[in-house]
This record gives sequence, structure tokens and C-alpha cells, in this order.
Amino acid sequence: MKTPATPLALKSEVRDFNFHYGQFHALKGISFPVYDKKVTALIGPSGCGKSTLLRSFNRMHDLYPGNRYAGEIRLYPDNTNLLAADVDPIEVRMRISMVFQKPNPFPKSIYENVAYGLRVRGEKNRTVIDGKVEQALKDAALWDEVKHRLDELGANLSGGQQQRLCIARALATDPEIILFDEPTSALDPIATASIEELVTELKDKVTILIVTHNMQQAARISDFTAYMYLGELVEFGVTDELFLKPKKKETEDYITGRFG
Ligand SMILES: Nc1ncnc2c1ncn2[C@@H]1O[C@H](COP(=O)(O)OP(=O)(O)OP(=O)(O)O)[C@@H](O)[C@H]1O
Repeated sequence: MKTPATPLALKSEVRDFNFHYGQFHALKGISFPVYDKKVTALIGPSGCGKSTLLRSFNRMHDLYPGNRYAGEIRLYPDNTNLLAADVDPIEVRMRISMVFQKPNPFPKSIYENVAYGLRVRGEKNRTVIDGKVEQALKDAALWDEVKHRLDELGANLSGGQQQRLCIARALATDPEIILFDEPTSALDPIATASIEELVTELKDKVTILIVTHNMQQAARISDFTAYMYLGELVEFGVTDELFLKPKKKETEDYITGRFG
């Protein structure tokens, strides 16, 4: 039973959030809580806006002209609206990091891949960087496999190891939230199982939002689930309840495979 026993703390809150790609209204009036040190899954059929919503949390859409946010994504405890014009997107990306669908290590060594964010942040002390790199690789369950080959290219690792390297890179700057965009869809079942296990372990340290096509995966690893359809949030709830007793007929149709 994954229903939380301890009181829940809010880490973030999406409030009446709308997003436009130019003229296209991709997300409509979305509101839901993101609880601290829990895994929240975003599910729904292809094109419903899961990735668009996920990417809004670290202001990825700022990189393209014509994209428009409205509403708020609050980050706690400081109660910052991540979307506010005076909030620096680079700072946001330090606090909220992202792991993509396909492992995308930089064309650098294993060590430098993990050290990257620390260097961007201005950290120059080698001892500090060494310590953070080791800790991030340990937290990503990769240290034992790479500790004797830190100078090798990240791209030399297997697909599953590369994804864990990307998770280590995301962890190195001590983010408060990690966004996972279909992190296992390019991996085989064994590598998938190890990433799922890792996500479950990481929630002791960090709040996690994950987009997945795989409903079994959402049911296995998330505490809360948001079901989206055509840019709207249909239902949000405790994962076990949403899968066993959905409140909305649309949710039930989707999770039982009658639709999508
Ligand atoms: N750069 C873009 N410009 C215009 N429209 C876009 C852009 N990116 C996505 N869209 C549209 O926004 C909607 C939501 O797309 P999004 O990728 O967020 O959906 P998704 O639920 O993550 O889908 P999938 O599961 O297939 O990845 C879709 O209609 C898509 O075509």
C-alpha cells in the first residue's frame, strides 16, 4: 500500500495553468498538487500534453519564441512562481532537473558528465566536485560499475548505464525535483526494472514527476497519478485509488484499455 501514512507536504502546486504553442492551446486550466518526496505520474494518451506539462516545470519552453505560459507553478517552501518573468530559468533548472526519454550523455567522460552542472554553477574546488560526483553516482546506483573508469566516455556505457549516468548528472546539483520524461521507453526490461527501482529509492531524497506511457509502470512506482486528456487534467489522486476506483468514467476507460 503506497498511500502515505505521514502528513503530506506540498513541494509544488500547479494553479490554473495554461500553455500555448503559438496559436495552439496545448494545456487548459490545469491545477494539481505535487507532494514532497513522492512520485507523481502523468499519464494519458499520446498528444494529451504530458511532456508539455512536464517541461513547463523547468521552463524548457522558454527556449522557443511564441510559447506562452499563463497561471502559476508554485515551488515551496519559498512559494516562488516558477513562471514569473523575474525568475531566472537557469536558476529554475538548477532546482528542477530533467531526465529524458533517450539517454543523452554529453560527449565527455563519465566524471565530466556528472560534474557538468556543478561547473556551470561555478564550483571550482576539485575536492568538492570529486565528492559530489561520487555521491551522485552512488545515488544513481552506478558507482560500483564505473568507479575505475571515470575517465572513459559516457557514451561507452550500456543504455541502462547511460540513463543512470544521466540521473547522476541530474542529481549532482542537489535538485529539489527531478522530471523524468518516459525514462525507460528506450531501455530493455532489465534496465527498465533497475531504473524503476532507482526512482523508488530516490524519493527519499527528491520529489519526482514522471511521464510514462506504461500504466503498469505508473501503478508500480508512483504515489500519485494525474490522468490527462486533450490538454486537460481529467483526474488526480492517490495512485492505488485512481487505478482501482477511478472517479471519472474517462479515467476508467483509459486504464482498462477501452480507450487510448
Ligand atoms: N513544439 C510544438 N509546437 C506546436 N505544437 C506542439 C509542440 N509540441 C507539442 N505540440 C502539441 O501539443 C500537444 C501535446 O503534446 P505533448 O508532446 O505534450 O503530448 P504527450 O502527451 O507528451 O504525447 P506523447 O505521449 O505522444 O509524447 C500535441 O497536440 C502536440 O502535437
